[in-house]
Amino acid sequence: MIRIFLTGYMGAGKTTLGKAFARELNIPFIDLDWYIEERLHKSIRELFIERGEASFRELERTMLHEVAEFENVIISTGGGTPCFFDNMEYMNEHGQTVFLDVHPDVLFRRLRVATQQRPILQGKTDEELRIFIIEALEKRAPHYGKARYRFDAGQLESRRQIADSVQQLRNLLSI
Ligand SMILES: Nc1ncnc2c1ncn2[C@@H]1O[C@H](COP(=O)(O)OP(=O)(O)O)[C@@H](O)[C@H]1O
Ligand SMILES: O=C(O)C1=C[C@@H](OP(=O)(O)O)[C@@H](O)[C@H](O)C1
Ligand SMILES: [Mg+2]
Repeated sequence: MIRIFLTGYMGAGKTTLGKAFARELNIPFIDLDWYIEERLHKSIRELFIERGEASFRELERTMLHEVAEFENVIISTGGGTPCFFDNMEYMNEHGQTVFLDVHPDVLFRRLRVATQQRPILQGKTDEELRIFIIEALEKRAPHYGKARYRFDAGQLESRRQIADSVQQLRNLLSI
């Protein structure tokens, strides 16, 4: 039975790689953010604004427990998922966990054009964003470091690179 959790910072490629990986293995793909949006009929952005972050994290944990029951799935988590409650331990108990490790410069390049749908990054100037990413990575590193596998997801900028990364991920996980 395959149950893989992809973790890592915003822009690390959890959604992109997870979707391609699931397609390659011909099994369902679950993106935790999309799952929450469908269940609540609201965007992550709206949920953050309406409930505040603390309440969003409670909801995220509940939904994580739900998707962690599914069998034969690739699950992409949100960037913050491993960093709250015992979520990382929970994922390690329920499946294989992968930390998508990406250099802050690459994350900055990817995220500066994609801050709109990410409430935590909204309204930041380039310089603020660059510093924010570096500081957040330092804070979150101990959580991401608990993942069973580490994968370099620095090359996801073309279809070719995504396909190559999928094969490398297969090799790493021996599936
Ligand atoms: N289809 C694509 N082709 C090329 N690059 C992409 C594609 N999709 C995403 N990317 C790149 O990968 C980055 C990671 O996006 P995403 O998968 O949403 O990360 P995460 O889910 O970890 O936040 C994007 O910001 C973009 O730079
Ligand atoms: O890092 C975070 O705290 C968050 C990451 C987002 O997911 P992505 O990592 O897929 O962007 C989403 O869950 C929410 O905006 C909070
Ligand atoms: Mg995502």
